[in-house]
Amino acid sequence: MQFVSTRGQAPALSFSDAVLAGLAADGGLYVPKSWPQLTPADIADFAGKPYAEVAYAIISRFTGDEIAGATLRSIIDRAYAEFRHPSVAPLVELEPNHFLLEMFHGPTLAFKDVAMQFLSRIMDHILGERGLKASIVGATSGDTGSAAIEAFRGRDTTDIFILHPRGRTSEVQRRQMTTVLDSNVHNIALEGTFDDCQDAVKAMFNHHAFRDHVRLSGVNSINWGRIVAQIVYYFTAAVSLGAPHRVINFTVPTGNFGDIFAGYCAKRMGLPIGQLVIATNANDILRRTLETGRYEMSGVAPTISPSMDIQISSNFERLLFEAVDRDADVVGRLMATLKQSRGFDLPEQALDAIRREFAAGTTDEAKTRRTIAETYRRGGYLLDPHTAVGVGVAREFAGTATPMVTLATAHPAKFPAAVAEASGVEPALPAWLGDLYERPERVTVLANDQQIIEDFIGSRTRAA
Ligand SMILES: Cc1ncc(COP(=O)(O)O)c(C=O)c1O
Ligand SMILES: N[C@@H](CCOP(=O)(O)O)C(=O)O
Repeated sequence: MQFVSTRGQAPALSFSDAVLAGLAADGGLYVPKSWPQLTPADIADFAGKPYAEVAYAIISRFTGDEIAGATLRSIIDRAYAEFRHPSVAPLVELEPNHFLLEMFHGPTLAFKDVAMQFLSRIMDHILGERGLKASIVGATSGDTGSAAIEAFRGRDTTDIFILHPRGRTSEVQRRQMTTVLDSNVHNIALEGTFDDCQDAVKAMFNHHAFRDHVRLSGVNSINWGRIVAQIVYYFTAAVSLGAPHRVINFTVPTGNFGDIFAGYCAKRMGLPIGQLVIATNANDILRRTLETGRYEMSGVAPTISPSMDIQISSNFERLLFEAVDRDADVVGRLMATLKQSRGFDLPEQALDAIRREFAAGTTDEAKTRRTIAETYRRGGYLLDPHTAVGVGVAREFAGTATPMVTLATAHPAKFPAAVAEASGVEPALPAWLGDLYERPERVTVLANDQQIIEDFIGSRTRAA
């Protein structure tokens, strides 16, 4: 299987090379050259199978014979053995025909663990085979960073550099990152927003001399290795609700568009998904885009769902590529316009194509708090604020004969202050994180200056 860049100017790569590259050399994102197809019989066969077995069946369609079957299976088995729930991502019925897909049973209590536990092991394997070391970079609004640090800590093949926006994560998220003291882990608190962190990471990838010198690789969902692992839970969830014999809808709390794009991939591979509903918080650029046809940046407001305080939704570029029938020149032009004028108009046919697959809604701050409070009052279920954004939107779309699954992307204990204020209940951290507030922290504060950031990474990496 080959992977092509959404901007068409970078060479097509194998799975392993695309995973190590992260971002394509032309600034685009890698997507598979064609979508592997599963028949209804293939999908039906997943019923009752362990998560790791389904993961192997899906992921191996992208790795082909590049990674030996037994090696891939062992990587996947080890990745999902880290989860505290035997189903990895269990379904819970919240109200009639509306289900939560709990994705927070991994080591750092957010859905990022599902992909990151796989990505760290597959990267370690690829680098080990080639006798290489790499510098891993990532931008985080809190969850990607903690999951990546936990997954890559102590690995000999990689040094990991995570940029978070100073003061804009929850305290639990920050401590989950800064209290990991392994020597290959480097936390950078950037004076800026998440978008500034993400811009800095993309600029490093586009600075080719630096990229090659430190052998840069990425762990954000720009990396295809993240998306491929996120496709799996759409299959497991849909199958346990009756797919392929039944259509299922999904609502996804959305920021960088990676999670919901994985749902789109599952649909392209043959899973009968009806609606894919984008749920945004007050930073609602994606809902506005679907409504107006114009992708327009307007500044980021801090919210109680900080991991979604984003306006440059990286993976929207992958969807755009599909929506313009894979015309990389059009994507390149639209992305250049975005950079120059902080917005672009979607071609009409692309907007129509997107509207056929996606719907969108927003849960603002007041409604997020109300959703947490009411859901707890009604049935005793404590939602984290990101999941509450999803549930708030899903309730506008649920209530048909088609089951609705809302992705529960984080555990409420990652956001105790916001959850306690809304519900009156302080969610407790699990035992293994019980002493998080007593652990010493290590973090470097850096100005939002590309040279300073690259100097810091260049001076600490073992890959140069
Ligand atoms: C808890 C949580 N929910 C939702 C999201 C949004 O997911 P995505 O960026 O894949 O759209 C994030 C961040 O990515 C998150 O950390
Ligand atoms: N919400 C994310 C932002 C980065 O998203 P990613 O999925 O592209 O890594 C976070 O928690 O850091």
